[in-house]
Amino acid sequence: MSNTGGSAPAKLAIEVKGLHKSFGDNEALRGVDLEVPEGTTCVLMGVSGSGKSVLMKHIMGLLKPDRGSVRVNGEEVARMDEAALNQMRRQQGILFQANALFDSLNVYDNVAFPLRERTRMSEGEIRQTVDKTLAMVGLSHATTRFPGELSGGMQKRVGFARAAILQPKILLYDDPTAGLDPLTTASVNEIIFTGKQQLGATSLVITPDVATAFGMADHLALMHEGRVVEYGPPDSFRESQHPAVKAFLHNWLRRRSQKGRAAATG
Ligand SMILES: Nc1ncnc2c1ncn2[C@@H]1O[C@H](COP(=O)(O)OP(=O)(O)OP(=O)(O)O)[C@@H](O)[C@H]1O
Repeated sequence: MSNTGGSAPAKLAIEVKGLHKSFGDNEALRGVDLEVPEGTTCVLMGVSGSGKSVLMKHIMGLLKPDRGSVRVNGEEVARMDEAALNQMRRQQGILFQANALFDSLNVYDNVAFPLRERTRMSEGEIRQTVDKTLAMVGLSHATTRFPGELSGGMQKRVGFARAAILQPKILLYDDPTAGLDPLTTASVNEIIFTGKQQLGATSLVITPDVATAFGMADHLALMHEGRVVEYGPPDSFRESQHPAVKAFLHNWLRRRSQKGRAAATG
């Protein structure tokens, strides 16, 4: 993106510089640099063990860097005290593989939970907010159902509604489509798009699903051996000459065509 037209540079929601983290003698992160401008969707890819989740945990303030810095909305995460960390986490909506819904609460109460825990809203205000959020994810009809009575895709949507109810500025997704069938995967992708369109949130998404990644990302990042080795919009990422990117895309295409052949013969 050129900045010669005099427009102000985009504000960064997430800024990671020279981030290092080891566990014993396992160097999980070896100097990660990553910038995610406000309101954009960045998809992190990379083979298993390349450091994607460890990076995300630093952005959530769950791990402390050995070296380097992680800033969220301009604030250095490692310098935050407990109160500041809580404040930051309030502004982050988190959707992981497991939906972590409360099985004993119905859809309405699951989604209302963060409002009851973290705000002083009246029950009337809570109802209005929950109704609006459930409408956003197409679940107005399911308020009295319990998680066990919902399909995988519906559970994901409830999980998203709960993550989105406090109107987070940043949405973090760690492999939200793991183990899901193609239809449910498509509904998760819609959810991520909704987060961007309706909340204007910045999203950081880890997914092994390359087709999904290309469809939703403003920027793609490839992690390789503890570093971000390529970062850019889908078109330039696709043309990357970095050997790790070429190998990653090549492997994905090969797996996809193997799957296609297996489906055709099976
Ligand atoms: N709490 C921990 N203690 C020790 N080692 C860890 C811990 N968390 C992660 N690691 C190690 O750090 C490296 C990076 O792990 P990470 O979970 O970030 O990989 P990943 O790219 O997210 O992989 P996957 O796609 O399989 O989830 C791995 O070698 C992992 O074993």
